[in-house]
Amino acid sequence: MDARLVGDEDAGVGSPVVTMRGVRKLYGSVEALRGIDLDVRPGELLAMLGPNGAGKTTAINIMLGLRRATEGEVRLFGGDPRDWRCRLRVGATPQNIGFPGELKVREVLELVRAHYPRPMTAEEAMARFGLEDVAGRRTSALSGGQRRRLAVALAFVGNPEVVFLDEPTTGLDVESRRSLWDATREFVSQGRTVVLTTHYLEEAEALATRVVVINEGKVVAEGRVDEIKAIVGVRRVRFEAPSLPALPEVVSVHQEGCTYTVYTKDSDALVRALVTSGVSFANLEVLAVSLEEAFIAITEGSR
Ligand SMILES: Nc1ncnc2c1ncn2[C@@H]1O[C@H](COP(=O)(O)OP(=O)(O)OP(=O)(O)O)[C@@H](O)[C@H]1O
Repeated sequence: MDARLVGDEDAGVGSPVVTMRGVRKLYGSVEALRGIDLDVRPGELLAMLGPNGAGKTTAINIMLGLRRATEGEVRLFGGDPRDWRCRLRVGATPQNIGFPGELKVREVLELVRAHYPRPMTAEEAMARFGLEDVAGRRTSALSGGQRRRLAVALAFVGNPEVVFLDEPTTGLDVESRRSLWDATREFVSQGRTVVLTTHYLEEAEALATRVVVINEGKVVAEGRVDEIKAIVGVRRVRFEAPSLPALPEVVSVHQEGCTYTVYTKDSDALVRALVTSGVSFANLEVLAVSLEEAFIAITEGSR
């Protein structure tokens, strides 16, 4: 099945956690969101995938009531996202991770958990996110990775119904990323909901039950991860050759002298065809590409 272009016809079982209809956001003359229609359904792990500047953070901030839409309708649990009763059902990573520097890690967690009706203990949050060793450390003395882990722990410590994570694993080492993924999966396995933004298809693949792809302020595709991979899962194949033979699954091609760079959605098929073409090629390289590079290749290819 192909990923659908989004109209979001089936809202799934239960009332949506978030509903966005025709949401536009202007920052002065910059149109960050150009008419977003989106439902977040209860119990799903929705990944918002998109390149730099696509509008992911803006969309999340509007869902959270931290920013106002210029136009359109936004509902969180059927109400106004700025209503404090909605906010008590939500956890989120703080935006710019500016913690009060004089407070210790445990104190920040205690402060945030105190707002929620059924929070986890600060100890439990620290154990889950690998913060026990720095429990008594002032936040101003944390490393970048520790600050990010604290930010994510703060999203979960209130034991809310839905958690919003804005690029939660950027800058984390492999082990921290894994433990964050585990905690997120466990949370969703209890029937709760997560919305996360990411640049990494790999992260969406590890976690998401559904993906929406945002580009230039619009939802350009939505579906399961395998469906989305078929759209944006591009690889780069580079080689030197006297000429370019006919190759399958080509998204776009660049030539510099006798070096060809070919973007493809199926590098295995492409390399097999290259080998059997009889063209004498050299210095073959196959590389995964960033989402940004994939979007550029796809956009060029469609021209
Ligand atoms: N406060 C602001 N004032 C002016 N323009 C802004 C502001 N915040 C975001 N923008 C612009 O709005 C667009 C969308 O930005 P946004 O941060 O939502 O994208 P993003 O998908 O989260 O990007 P990234 O992955 O790089 O974080 C970008 O062009 C950005 O420069």
